[in-house]
Amino acid sequence: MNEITGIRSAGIDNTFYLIAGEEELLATRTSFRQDAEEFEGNFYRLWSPVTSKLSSMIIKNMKIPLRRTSRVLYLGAASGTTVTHVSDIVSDGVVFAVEFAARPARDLLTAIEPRTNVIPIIADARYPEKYPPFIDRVDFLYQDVAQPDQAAIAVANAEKYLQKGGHIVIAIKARSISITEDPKAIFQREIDTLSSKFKVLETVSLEPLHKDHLAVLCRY
Ligand SMILES: C[S@@+](CC[C@H](N)C(=O)[O-])C[C@H]1O[C@@H](n2cnc3c(N)ncnc32)[C@H](O)[C@@H]1O
Repeated sequence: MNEITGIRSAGIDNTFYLIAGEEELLATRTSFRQDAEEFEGNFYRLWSPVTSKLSSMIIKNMKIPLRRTSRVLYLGAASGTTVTHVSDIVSDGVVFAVEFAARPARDLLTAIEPRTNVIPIIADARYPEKYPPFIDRVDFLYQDVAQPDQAAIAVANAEKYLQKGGHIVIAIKARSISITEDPKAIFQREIDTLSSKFKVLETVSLEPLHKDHLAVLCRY
């Protein structure tokens, strides 16, 4: 990476583009020095749009309403790649990070180990009524679970945990729903299901970085 010569806001709290040579690289400002770049006394973790759908949504200028104080329910935490950036963004908030598979859950616990604003929930996102009782209402629901019933999972979790007026961002993977059907038809059906409960505000294709993926932003 070239030397960092400048910085500009990406329009979200604690989220910036670092200017390095000809490149502008998305990054979150962090309190952790590990794997971070230093610029003018602050630390920044590069956030690749290749490995994170949320990063690619921001690079595609989606209006992601995450704030420093947001309370986030994150479904499909995997090994924590994106969760740690959300944790950087919501520096005065909290992330409840749900993951059900044992191996990524182990890596998640390691990734979030120094962070006090991430609460891991090892549970199946299809059954939000079985989560531990300490989760309060959140104002932001992020979902990236690659399951056939993605819209239904978002609705079930929102009804139990999202406050009215809160936002939902869901990464819909067409190929988790059908490998033969036209992705456009799949996306339309999922948007229709989401529209029955939420106001759909924005939809953005995540091509070419995330093939057959659509990002949908809704308000509850
Ligand atoms: C595409 S990966 C998520 C990547 C992650 N969001 C990131 O950006 O780093 C999908 C994850 O969702 C998890 N998952 C799928 N279905 C789930 C469910 N019903 N409950 C909880 N986690 C689930 C999978 O185990 C997998 O780790």
